[in-house]
Amino acid sequence: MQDQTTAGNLLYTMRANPPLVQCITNFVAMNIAANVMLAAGASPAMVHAEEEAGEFAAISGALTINIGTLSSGWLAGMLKAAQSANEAGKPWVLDPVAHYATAFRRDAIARLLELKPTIIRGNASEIIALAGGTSRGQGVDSRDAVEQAEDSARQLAEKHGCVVAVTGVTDFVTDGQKAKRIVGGSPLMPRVTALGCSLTCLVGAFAAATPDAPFDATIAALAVFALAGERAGATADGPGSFSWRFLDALAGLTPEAVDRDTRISAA
Ligand SMILES: Nc1ncnc2c1ncn2[C@@H]1O[C@H](COP(=O)(O)OP(=O)(O)O)[C@@H](O)[C@H]1O
Ligand SMILES: Cc1ncsc1CCOP(=O)(O)O
Ligand SMILES: [Mg+2]
Repeated sequence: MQDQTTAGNLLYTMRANPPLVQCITNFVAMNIAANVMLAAGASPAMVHAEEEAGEFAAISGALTINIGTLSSGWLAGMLKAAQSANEAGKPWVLDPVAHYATAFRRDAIARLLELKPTIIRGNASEIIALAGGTSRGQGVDSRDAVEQAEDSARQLAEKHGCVVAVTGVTDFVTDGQKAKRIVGGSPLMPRVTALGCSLTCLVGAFAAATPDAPFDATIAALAVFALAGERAGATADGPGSFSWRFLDALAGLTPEAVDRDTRISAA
C-alpha cells in the first residue's frame, strides 16, 4: 500500500482541504508568514488579542505561537490560545525566538512549555538553550550548528513529550525516539528575515492537516521549505529576489516533485 505520510502526500492532503491556522507570530513576520502560508496552500489568520485568541483557537485547525516581539498583552493572548487549543484537542506549535535573551522571555517560555506544545521549532541556538545548554545565539540569530543541537532536541522531545525540529543548514526532527534529517534550502534563507517564523506557521498547517502524526507533519513542512528554498536559491541574485522567488517556488511545488526531489534520511 502507498505510504500516505510522505511529504508529497501530506502536501496534497493539506492543499485539498486548506486548514485554518491561527498564527500568533511577531510584527516582523506577520506579512511574510501569511504570504508563505497562502503560497503553500494553507489559510492563515494572524489573531493574537487576549480578548479573542482563546475563542479563535477553538475554531482553528492548529495554533502557532512565536515570541519574537513579545509584550505582556500578547503573552496573555498566547496563554489563552494554547489552553484553548489543548481543550479542543488541536495541535499547537511553539517557536521560542530568542527566549534566552531576557528575563521576560525566559519566564514566558517556561509558562508556555507548561502548556505542552505539540511541536517546538527553533534554530540551533534556541534549542540548545531550551534544553539548558550554553548557546552562542545572538538575539534572534543562531550561531550554533544544528549537529550540536541534536542531543538537546532529543532531550527536549522526551522531557516535554513533543516533536522538536531544529533548523539550519541541515534540519533535524525528533520525537525523542525516532529522528530524521532534511537537506536542502539555501544560504540566502537566514538573510531574509522571518523565514524561520514563517516555517513555524507552515508546520502548523501540516499539523492541522494530519493532527495524529505531528512527526510526519513536521518533516513534510521542513521538506517542502527545503525544496522551495533550493529552487529559489538556484536563480536568485540576492536576498531580495530570493524572497519573491521563494513564494513562487512554494506555490509551484507539486506533491510528485516533493516526493521525488526532497532529501530526507533517518538520523
Ligand atoms: N545555511 C543554510 N542553508 C540552507 N538552508 C538554511 C540555511 N540556514 C537556514 N536554512 C533554512 O532556513 C529556514 C529557517 O531556518 P533558520 O534560519 O534556522 O530559522 P530562524 O530564522 O528561526 O533562525 C529553514 O528551512 C532552514 O532549513
Ligand atoms: C528580527 C526579529 N526581531 C524580533 S522577531 C524577528 C524576526 C525573527 O525571524 P526568524 O526567527 O525567522 O529569523
Ligand atoms: Mg527564529
